[in-house]
Amino acid sequence: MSTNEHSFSDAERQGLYRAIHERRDVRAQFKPDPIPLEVLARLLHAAHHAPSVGFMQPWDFLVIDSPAVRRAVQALFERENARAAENYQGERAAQYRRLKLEGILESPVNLCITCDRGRGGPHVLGRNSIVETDLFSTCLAVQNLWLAARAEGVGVGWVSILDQGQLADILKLPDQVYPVAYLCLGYVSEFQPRPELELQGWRSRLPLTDLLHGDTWGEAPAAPELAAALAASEANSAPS
Ligand SMILES: Cc1cc2c(cc1C)N(C[C@H](O)[C@H](O)[C@H](O)COP(=O)(O)O)c1[nH]c(=O)[nH]c(=O)c1N2
Repeated sequence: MSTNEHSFSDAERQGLYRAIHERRDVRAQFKPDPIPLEVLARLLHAAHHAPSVGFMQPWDFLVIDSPAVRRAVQALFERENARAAENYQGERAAQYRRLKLEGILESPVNLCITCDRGRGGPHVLGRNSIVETDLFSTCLAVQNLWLAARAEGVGVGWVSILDQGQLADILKLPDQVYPVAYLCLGYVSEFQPRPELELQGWRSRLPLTDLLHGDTWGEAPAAPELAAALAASEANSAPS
């Protein structure tokens, strides 16, 4: 493998790629054991060190303890999930209804990561043309936390089958604060080797080589060796 003086050590690089490949969305395997506060603090620091447009840092973190709030969010999920199920017919609908898509009550920690769309004032450097860059930045904070959690042996599940307006009301968010990610966190009985949706036959990972283009959409890359390198690394990478 090609490295330079700025590269991490072999073990560090392996650890990073392991977190990326073995991170899972968890909803069925939560254990009730509490997450020690110092671990939770490390996860929050990881999230807070995400990149953000204009260094806007638009995120806030709501650590949800109240059983009443959790129950309200779970009820919201049930309503929205029933609506979502109407998108499918026949066996696909039955398969959808069998999927476990949240762990709101079973997980020891519920965390909502929000985006304050007004943080940094009316003009934020780098956000002049693409207003949604604040939301993109917040998603990167979520991903940082998700990867750090995997390294800590903590599972994370993202629940998005929720009406955003009603969720904002339950959490009493100010008008300009958007609830980007409602997350369930906890130690797990196991991390699945592959995405749950793949294991359940819902959808498979697409071959990366099918997603590779050259200068313009559909054009082959200038270096055909890149496709071969991708195919080789795909074959060698961690499960899925
Ligand atoms: C923005 C967003 C929103 C959701 C998700 C992910 C993301 C990125 N995912 C998890 C999703 O299904 C999962 O990431 C993929 O199936 C791939 O699996 P792994 O994350 O690799 O385990 C997810 N899963 C679920 O069971 N209920 C949900 O509401 C959501 N919502």
